[in-house]
Amino acid sequence: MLHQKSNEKSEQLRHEGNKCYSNQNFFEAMLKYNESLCYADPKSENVGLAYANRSAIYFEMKLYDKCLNNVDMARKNSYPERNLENLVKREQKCHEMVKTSNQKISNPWNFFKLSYQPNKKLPFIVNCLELNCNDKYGRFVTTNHSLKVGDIISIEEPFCKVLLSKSKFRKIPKSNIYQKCSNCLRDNSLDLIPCNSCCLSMFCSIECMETALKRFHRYECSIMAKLLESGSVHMAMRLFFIALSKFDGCFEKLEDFISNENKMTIFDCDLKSSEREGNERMLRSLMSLMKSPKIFPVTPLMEILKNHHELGDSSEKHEKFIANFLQKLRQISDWNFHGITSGSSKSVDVNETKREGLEETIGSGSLIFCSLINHSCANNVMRICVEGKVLLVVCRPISKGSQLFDCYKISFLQHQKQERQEILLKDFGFACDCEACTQNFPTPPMLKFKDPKLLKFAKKTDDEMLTLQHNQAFKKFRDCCDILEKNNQNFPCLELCLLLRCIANFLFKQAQPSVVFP
Ligand SMILES: C[S@@+](CC[C@H](N)C(=O)[O-])C[C@H]1O[C@@H](n2cnc3c(N)ncnc32)[C@H](O)[C@@H]1O
Repeated sequence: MLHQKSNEKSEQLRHEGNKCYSNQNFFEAMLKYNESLCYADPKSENVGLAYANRSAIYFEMKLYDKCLNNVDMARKNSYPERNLENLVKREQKCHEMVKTSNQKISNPWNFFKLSYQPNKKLPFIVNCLELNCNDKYGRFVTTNHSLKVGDIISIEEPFCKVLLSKSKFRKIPKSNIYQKCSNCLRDNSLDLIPCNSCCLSMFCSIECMETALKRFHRYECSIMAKLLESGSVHMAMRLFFIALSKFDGCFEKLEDFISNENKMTIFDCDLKSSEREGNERMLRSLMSLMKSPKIFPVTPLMEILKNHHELGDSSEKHEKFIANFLQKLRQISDWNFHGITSGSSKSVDVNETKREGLEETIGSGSLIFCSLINHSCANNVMRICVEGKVLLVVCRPISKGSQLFDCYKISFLQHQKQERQEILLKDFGFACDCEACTQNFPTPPMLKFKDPKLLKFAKKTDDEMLTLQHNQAFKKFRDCCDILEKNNQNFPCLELCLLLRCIANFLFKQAQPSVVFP
């Protein structure tokens, strides 16, 4: 079988890794060792050997804590006595180096924090945000005090995240499986542990592995290859498995729960209440998100379930309910899943200073809070991803009582009005009448500047933002935020739109993986 544990394949991958290591190509070597770990029989010496080889890379990169951790993992996982001498030497050298080295992996959460007091029940959003509803927008989110450019107003952990198996990074056409945690999507400097049963999932910690097993991996493990091939279908299947595991695999209980149409939103949840109750309310809030009217074929999903070794029989018995439920989940995914992006853990061309070349979509996630925010082609909040979480940052001043507007990827900065209107109507079912559409904002080639001095500053900052040292970049970021705040009456003009890009680039840079491999 193609994706089964195989010591032969594990050895072959380790040898390939060794070749990359000799060429100092540490990134490729790490991926090969990780893949080798995934294919190794969990009790074999191949596991210990792969950890030991990873420790050599961390040693070269002066990441001594990680090196020691991998030496320890090698020892605990059948590392052969015959090679122990080398490992012990490395361990000793490492202990000596730790004393003198002050290399620390930087923590992005030192920078990314909520700008105001958190909501008592939903500690991941600030307490000034409120939910409202009207005929035109359906539900929408407003603020009860004014918000400034640069404010961080939510740090949302998606209810469910799915890793895209193929990396779409144009420079590194590699699988994501061996470089990201299948549960939280962090890269953890490639220090990942393999699933004990399948060869297609790795985790950044025992906790993530246990969470994944409890929530979805117990059902996904044996069908991982099919799920990874299935693309967007995987998102609906993941939600299905999460829902089923909440009822310990009991289809009758899940059916009962779903048939009770009790609509609620994330604002009805208390994330500090008991875990079970919180989870069920979260699931209800997810089920109450708007659904796209599209009808999706669910036969391929049903086929996957019918052939499932544990769920096959029950799936046939509950066929009608499951087909309806999966249809609903696909419709919810269609409108409410958001892309999760990341910078690369491999160093890229030093001449690459444009963000488009540095960022990729690594997965998608369901955001129960962000999904309540409506669209504007001239949005006042922007989404950025930090280690698999999604943050909302204010990018234009928002006055007390006003609505938050996200951009569903169709901004006046990239698309002409007619094109935006067509896409929004087709994909999201509404005729957009945002300020950019009603006032016919010009798109960039037609954008004029208002203040030549500010334009000069904006152009210079735009050129250098991705390459500046942190302190200088942070100062420029604050300047950009202040200028956007004070000159909003001139929006849109060329200099302010350039400054918007500068703040997005600064935030993106702060969210980059802290360790990059050569
Ligand atoms: C992700 S949901 C946003 C929250 C939604 N209003 C709700 O009640 O759940 C997307 C849907 O909201 C509505 N929507 C979003 N932006 C809108 C806008 N600018 N004008 C009118 N409706 C909008 C559309 O029905 C769209 O399909």
